[in-house]
Amino acid sequence: MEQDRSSQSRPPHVLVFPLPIQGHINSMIKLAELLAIAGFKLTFLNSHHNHERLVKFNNIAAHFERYSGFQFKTITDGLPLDHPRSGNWFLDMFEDTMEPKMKESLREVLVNSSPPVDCIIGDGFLGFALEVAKELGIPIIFFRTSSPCCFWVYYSIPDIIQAGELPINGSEDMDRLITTVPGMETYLRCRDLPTFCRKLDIEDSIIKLVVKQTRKSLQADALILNTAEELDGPILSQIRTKCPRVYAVGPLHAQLNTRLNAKHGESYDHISNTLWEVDKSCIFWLNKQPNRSVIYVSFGSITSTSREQLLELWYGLLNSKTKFLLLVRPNSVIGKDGEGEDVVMELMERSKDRGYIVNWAPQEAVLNHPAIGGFFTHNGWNSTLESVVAGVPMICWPQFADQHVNCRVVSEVWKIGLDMKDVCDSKIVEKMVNDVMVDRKEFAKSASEIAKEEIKMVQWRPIHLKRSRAETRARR
Ligand SMILES: O=c1ccn([C@@H]2O[C@H](COP(=O)(O)OP(=O)(O)O[C@H]3O[C@H](CO)[C@@H](O)[C@H](O)[C@H]3O)[C@@H](O)[C@H]2O)c(=O)[nH]1
Ligand SMILES: C[C@H]1CC[C@@H]2C(C(=O)O)=CO[C@@H](O)[C@@H]21
Repeated sequence: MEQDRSSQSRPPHVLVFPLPIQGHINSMIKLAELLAIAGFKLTFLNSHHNHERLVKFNNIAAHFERYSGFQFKTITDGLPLDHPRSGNWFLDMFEDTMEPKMKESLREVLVNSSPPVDCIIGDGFLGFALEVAKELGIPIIFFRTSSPCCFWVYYSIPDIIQAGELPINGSEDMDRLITTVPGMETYLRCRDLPTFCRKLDIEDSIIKLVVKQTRKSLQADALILNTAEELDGPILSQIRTKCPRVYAVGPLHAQLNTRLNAKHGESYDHISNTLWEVDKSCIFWLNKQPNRSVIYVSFGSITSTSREQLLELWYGLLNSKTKFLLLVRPNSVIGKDGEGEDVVMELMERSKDRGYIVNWAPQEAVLNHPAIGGFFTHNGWNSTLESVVAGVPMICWPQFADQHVNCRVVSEVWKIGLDMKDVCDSKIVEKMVNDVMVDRKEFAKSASEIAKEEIKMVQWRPIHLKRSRAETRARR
């Protein structure tokens, strides 16, 4: 049932549809804004739950009013409204509960769309969008928001299994090299594979799901990835051996900042597209700190820590010679009967002289603040790119999905960070923080070199939270 899609007299209508998770919404909404600036008509299809939060905490709808052809539409994510959507909820709920309802709702939106949708840009993890697009005769581009290196590892999992390189045989086996992922033969170890590959059961449903979605991504009319040729060229070439229509369109946050700064200059009030209320007070705290004296510690929008892990991290930070800005999301510390929240209150009180703790930070502005000298990160792909573009060296503490592979690339290929995977010990935290912040290990130079040289095609300028002109001049 094809609709009349003749778009001679109107701008093409693109529907952008992210997975209902912060890290995916982030880059997809940036892509949508870039397309709106380029004159496309845009529908951004979000879950009811996430759209409500974007509006409540960041007034997102008001920001997009400036683009006459931009509209938000919302559908269910398939979960009951009162579902907490925190912890490890996503992969367990996806196939049986979320996918069927989202698929039906997507179909309904497309059938009733006026003007008709000319092209779908779907999240590469939402493989069902391909079937809906085919049924309705609409071209579809998949956008995989995680890293190209991990995409390539996911793609290669059946070959790794076939070659007998999986399963992993216990902890002594973790440093064995995996030789069946083309282009990564010299540096990818068992330890660097996504954590679900650590299961002994290679028939595991999560492994199957991730491989299925990845292979499906290559059946779309094109695949786009949030990276630059200069950054990920060798891996992109490998992916193109399976599908030639693979495009590097990023780093999207840098592309968008370039265009917005060119248009609005420093008077531009940078929009936050996050699901939590941003605490800008940390910028005022950073303004009082010397250049490159603070380490920023944040593990993204999904990762939780146990009370014990948080304490190890905190003691390590406290014993290092460095000040810290620590992000602890609400309800992200796992502990019995409110123990998690109690420990955060206690740490806030005890950190006063050495650090600052917030629930949610304006991360891009933080990473570009002159007081920041390092980023202690979980290596979510957005955070990794934001750190690279800002020229900030990393301490990598990956938790799941693409983060382990990203950590390996950051530390071993780009050499702009230290790898702390599988460890959470205050002494090691202390040493790594001192290495990066006090002794300024050699790679700190590489981080800014990569930012300036490797991705030089991005005419990127740092974003600022609104400051008075005099204040901005004084800081130069
Ligand atoms: O206080 C904060 C903390 C984070 N962010 C932003 O939130 C995003 C977080 O994204 P990311 O670093 O990619 O981490 P996750 O939220 O964990 O993202 C999920 O989605 C990513 C993209 O697919 C994957 O790479 C990750 O592994 C996966 O966990 C970034 O843009 C940050 O700038 C803020 O604005 N303020
Ligand atoms: C919940 C995670 C499963 C895979 C998705 C992903 C990806 O590689 O596409 C990365 O991180 C996540 O948010 C998703």
